[in-house]
Amino acid sequence: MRREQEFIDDLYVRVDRLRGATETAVEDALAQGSTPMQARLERDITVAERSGLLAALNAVDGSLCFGRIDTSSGTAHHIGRLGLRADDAERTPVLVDWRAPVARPFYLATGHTPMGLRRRRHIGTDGRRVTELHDEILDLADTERTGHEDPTGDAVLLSALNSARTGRMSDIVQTIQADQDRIIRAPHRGVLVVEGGPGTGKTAVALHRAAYLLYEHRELLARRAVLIVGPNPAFLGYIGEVLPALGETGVLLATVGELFPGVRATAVDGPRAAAVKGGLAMAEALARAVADRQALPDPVLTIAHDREVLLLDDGLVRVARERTRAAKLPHNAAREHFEGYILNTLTDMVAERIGTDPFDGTNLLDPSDLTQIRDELADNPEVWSAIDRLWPVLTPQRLVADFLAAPEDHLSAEDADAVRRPVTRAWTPADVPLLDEAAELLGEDDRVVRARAERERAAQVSYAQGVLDMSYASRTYEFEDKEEGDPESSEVLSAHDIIDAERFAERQEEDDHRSAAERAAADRTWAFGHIVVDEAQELSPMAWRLLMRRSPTRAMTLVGDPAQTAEEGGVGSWSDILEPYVGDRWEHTRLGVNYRTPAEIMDLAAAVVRAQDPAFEPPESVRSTGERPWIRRVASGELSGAVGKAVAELTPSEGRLAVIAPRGLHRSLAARLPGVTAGAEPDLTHTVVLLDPRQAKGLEFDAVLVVEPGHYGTSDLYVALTRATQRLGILHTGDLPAGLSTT
Ligand SMILES: Nc1ncnc2c1ncn2[C@@H]1O[C@H](COP(=O)(O)OP(=O)(O)OP(=O)(O)O)[C@@H](O)[C@H]1O
Repeated sequence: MRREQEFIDDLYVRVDRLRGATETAVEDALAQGSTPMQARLERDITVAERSGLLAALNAVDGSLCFGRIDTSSGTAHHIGRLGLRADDAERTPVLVDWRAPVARPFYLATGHTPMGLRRRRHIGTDGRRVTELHDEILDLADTERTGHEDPTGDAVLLSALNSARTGRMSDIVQTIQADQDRIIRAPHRGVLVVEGGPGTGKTAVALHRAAYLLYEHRELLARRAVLIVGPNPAFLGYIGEVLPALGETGVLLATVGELFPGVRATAVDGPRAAAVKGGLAMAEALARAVADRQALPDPVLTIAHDREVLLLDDGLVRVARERTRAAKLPHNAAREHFEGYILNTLTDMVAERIGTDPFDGTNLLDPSDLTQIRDELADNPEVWSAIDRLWPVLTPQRLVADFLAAPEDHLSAEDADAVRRPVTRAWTPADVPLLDEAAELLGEDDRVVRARAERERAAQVSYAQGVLDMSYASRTYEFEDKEEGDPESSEVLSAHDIIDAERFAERQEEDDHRSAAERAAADRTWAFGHIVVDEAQELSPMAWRLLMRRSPTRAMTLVGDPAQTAEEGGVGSWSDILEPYVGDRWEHTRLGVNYRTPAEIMDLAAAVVRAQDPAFEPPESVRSTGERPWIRRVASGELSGAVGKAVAELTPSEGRLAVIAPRGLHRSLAARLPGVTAGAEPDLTHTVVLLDPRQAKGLEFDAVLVVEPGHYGTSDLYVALTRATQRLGILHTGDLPAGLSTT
């Protein structure tokens, strides 16, 4: 113990020194103030890199080193949350990053396959103080004993599983199990599906896999960023501290509803509307809605031009439309072609009228006359309003809002009734994949993009010019008595000539120091380096289309549990989802041990699913507590009071309690539970949290009280029953659902 403490003290001396040097480097760089452009760029890069290192050092402070392996050949390695090297010429490793290959036996070695290890040591710390050691002897021929032997080898794991919950998920880097480690370190390319029942560590594994990939493919993933998709904001808040605690910040956490920049989905759909919006048929329906906006005159459009009237009939427009469509461009991108065809058609009409020789019918106009006619037509606002009616430039928001306001043209009457809504209503998460689909169908009119880029550039140039003028002005007073042509005066000007305004503007573009994750969040067409999807069973086919667009290389990790599918539009089977994108080229792997729910609670939850599916096999719980969950029936007028009493009974002295109840009861229950947190995004760090079963997805608590289980569907109930790490109580007024009643 003393020697480990000395080692750890030494580590912190190094870390503190490193931190001090890094802080000084950042301060020095920032103190450079307004330096020449190149130096400023370098300064900003230094600041960004060093700040990242500083954040990582601060994040791991207090839990830097957690393990040690001793090999049969006599070497030893300490394992930690990040790697540290000595200052010597060889840069000797002092602490090995848990993700490095050298650290792997720490997670995989067994007495059966010791992987060259003699001993594995878990080091428990409280801040910088070593509090406990747990040794596993892996080489049975080794007779040396330390007095810290852990005969079963699972004391550290069990203590982690039994510890009080905080409302925030913590990392499992000290106790990653062998089957989890294999998934975490699986190759980055391709689609990996990780399936497993409640509490099998799917979320934990997914997050550690992201950290591993960022370590292993740092260069690629720092540039392209990693996206982690979760089912709702509360869940993202729950898992949000795991990666920073592992020193990784270059990750974007988002729900699908947050993946259309500029749109906030604040409304909610009913289950039926969400299911219809999530169905693949929506892609075709939206494509038809776009085609419908490429209109034909009914029967003619009149355009007043040059004291004449031009008639655009449906035959002429149909030809222009077919030719435009033949280019197979998205709607807005194709508009330029359509404009060209219409202008040509109108030019021909005018030319024929004014240029035809009345005697022999030949056209007397030369090409320059035709150009002039075309230019005059292009100056006529009536021509443009006709084009706008026939091929309007559309935004995704406009298209989807119009579509949902009158869906009957493209959906069955039943589906249309389910999704119809006023144009002005706020967006829902299920609308976001529709907006994304619409953006793909519409594309962008390149000219608009080019013009916008040009405008931005012009603005930057004029800003830069302004800056230069100001700095010039601020200097000229020293030289104001200099004559033009004076050598000193030209020296001043030459200083400004080094960078002209345009180059200054370019520098500013390069100067975009947002992290890749920040830039990705603002860019709908960003291609992520890797995408991790948690609760992947919940995503609709339309949501998959959106995500696949963000992952052209198909480097993805999908974790989920079909038995916990709540959304009507959710997954049927993994192959159904993946087949259109990767055929059968995807890997499937399972996690079968439940680390969260004790056996007593799991037995009860499994009985609920078995009542529907007798062949159902739940994951095996790694521990049992000896405490059976309880079920109590109360009279309906006494439910709130009974909940109050049960909360008092179940609230842990340390840790968290969730009351999971149907939404309709929340108001009355919240009134009876002082200090409870509830609502759309409840603060999970509160001691008592009131949730509906959908909100409970993916979360965990020391104790859970399930209210009115008969009101939930099977999968929602299964989720609710499997959230507790220690104790479960159930209160009901009516009949119990099948499965619960028989236990
Ligand atoms: N190797 C491990 N060491 C310590 N704790 C672990 C380990 N694996 C999983 N856990 C813990 O088990 C609990 C359940 O893990 P997690 O939430 O990742 O499971 P899940 O499979 O995503 O569950 P669900 O499907 O119910 O959301 C968490 O508290 C997690 O920290």
